[in-house]
Amino acid sequence: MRASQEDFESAMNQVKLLKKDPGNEVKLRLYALYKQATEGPCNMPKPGVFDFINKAKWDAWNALGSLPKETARQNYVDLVSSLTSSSESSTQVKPGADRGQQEYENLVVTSEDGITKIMFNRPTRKNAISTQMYQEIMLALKAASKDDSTITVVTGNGDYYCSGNDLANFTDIPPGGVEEKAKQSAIMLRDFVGTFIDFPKPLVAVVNGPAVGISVTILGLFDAVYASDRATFHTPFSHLGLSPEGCASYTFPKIMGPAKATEMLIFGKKLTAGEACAQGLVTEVFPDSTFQKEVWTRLKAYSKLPPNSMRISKQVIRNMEKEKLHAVNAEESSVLQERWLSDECINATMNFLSKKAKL
Ligand SMILES: CCCC/C=C/CC(=O)SCCNC(=O)CCNC(=O)[C@H](O)C(C)(C)COP(=O)(O)OP(=O)(O)OC[C@H]1O[C@@H](n2cnc3c(N)ncnc32)[C@H](O)[C@@H]1OP(=O)(O)O
Repeated sequence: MRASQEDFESAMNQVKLLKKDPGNEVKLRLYALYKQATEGPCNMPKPGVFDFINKAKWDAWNALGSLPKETARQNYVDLVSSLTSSSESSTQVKPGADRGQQEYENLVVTSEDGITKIMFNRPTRKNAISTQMYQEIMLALKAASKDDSTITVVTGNGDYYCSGNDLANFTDIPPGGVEEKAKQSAIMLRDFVGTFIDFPKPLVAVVNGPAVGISVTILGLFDAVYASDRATFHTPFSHLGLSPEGCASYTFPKIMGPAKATEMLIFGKKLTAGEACAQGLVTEVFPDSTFQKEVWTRLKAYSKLPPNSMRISKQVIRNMEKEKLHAVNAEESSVLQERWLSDECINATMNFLSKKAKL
């Protein structure tokens, strides 16, 4: 049944009453559908590249192309309905629920069968990690390190595992200017990677699709990496005028040998899941059609193993390396602080944001 004008107006009122901020992605989608439903296809001139907010709105509306007004109206009503029902009967487990509410805008965190699952949830941006999302991932990991689960899993929602750092992060320049931005980013990067280095329980990546940049490098700090055969592994640092992070400058040569690490980290060679497995970065590859079923069956079995034993084994395996990893992390973050101010990096970022280049 098609949504009536009355349904549409009721949905607009419901949006104003939402208890939880649905996040920028959803707000943009709502904006675009509203404009399409009321005015039809986008016919406004495109805002300038530095007019970020209006450009984001314009992009969202323009992306709807010639979607008919009635379909946009229906999609708007459906989206609002999904938001109201998810805020009423959310299956999302807030990790800090018993220590004060913790809510995430860019993650879905659930805890079940002894497993805490942290799912990247910005599928329309291919799960690119925004500044806020870095903070949320750190919070979710800290909560998971203290909860009752035995294993923690990181995965992605949608067709991508994660497209790495959100390149728009560098457009939000503080009053101190670009130098201050680079300094803040280096501190955040060091804290973010440090949280993975110090994570005390078995940490497993369930790589459901392509992985890019920092989402690949930190895999070297996971205890197991299961990948769909649709996944790819890509660290295009040189293409972006960058240098490695996530301790990959240390873990990758150790895992796959210096020559293979060079191909990935310097030349930006994209690996298939099979290649990444052959090089030791991935534990096992599964056909995409049975990936979720096979992996979760296995993880549920592992989660029943004695938790203290698993935690202590991880300490024995990893603790000797911790100091080294923190030193590598500090060095990589400091080198990147310089790289972010380089012409090579600024040009590559501007090219991506103005849509001249895609990897
Ligand atoms: C502060 C700590 C910093 C730590 C540093 C980390 C370094 C890295 O992580 S380097 C890697 C950075 N990532 C990239 O360079 C990936 C950029 N994205 C792409 O090349 C492509 O989007 C893609 C190959 C991942 C996917 O291409 P596809 O054609 O399938 O989809 P799109 O239409 O491009 O994507 C949909 C939508 O999402 C936006 N988007 C995707 N990835 C990012 C990203 N990393 N940053 C910002 N935005 C991203 C993309 O622009 C699209 O937006 P529009 O719908 O508005 O066009």
